[in-house]
Amino acid sequence: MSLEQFNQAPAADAKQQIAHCVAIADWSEALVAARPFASLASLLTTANALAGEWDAQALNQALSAHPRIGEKAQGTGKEATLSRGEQSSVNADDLALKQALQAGNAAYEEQFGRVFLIRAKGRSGEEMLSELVRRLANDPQQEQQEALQQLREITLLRLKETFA
Ligand SMILES: NC(=O)NC1=NC(=O)NC1=O
Repeated sequence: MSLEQFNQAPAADAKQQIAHCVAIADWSEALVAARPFASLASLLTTANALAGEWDAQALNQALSAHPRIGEKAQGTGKEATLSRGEQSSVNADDLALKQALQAGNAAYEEQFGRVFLIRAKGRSGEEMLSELVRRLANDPQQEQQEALQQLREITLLRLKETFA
C-alpha cells in the first residue's frame, strides 16, 4: 500500500491495513488518527513515539499474536505468516537448538510470567538463544523494558514492510 492510499483511506480500512504490525488496537487507532503523513519517515517517527507509551498491559496484549521462538506459528493469518518469515532463520532441523529454545522459553515464562519476545528478523536461532539466556538474568523491570523495545522493533519492521 502507498502512503497516499493510507492517508486517503477511510479510518477503518487504514486501521485494518496496519493491524498485523502489532495486536494493540489503541496504537493502530492513534496512528490512523494522526494522518495525513507527509512522508514515510514522519509516519515511522509517529509510530515509534506512540509505541514508546506501551506498558506491561500493552505488552501482554501484543504477545497474543507472537508465537514462541522456535515454535512455527500455526494458521494462515497475516500475523502467523509474518511470524514464520521472521523466525525462518531458526533451523528447524537442529533438534538440540529446538530443545534448548523450548527449555529457555519455559524457564523465561516461569520467571517472568509471559512469553519471551525478541525481534527475530536478522537473528539466528543461536543468537536468540544467547539473548534469552542473557535476559533471564534481568530483574523484572529491566526485562519489561527490553521486551517492550523488542516489540517496538518488530512492529516498526512490519510497518516499514507494509509501505515498502
Ligand atoms: N516470541 C517471539 O519473539 N516471537 C516473534 N518474534 C518475532 O520477530 N516474530 C515473532 O513471531
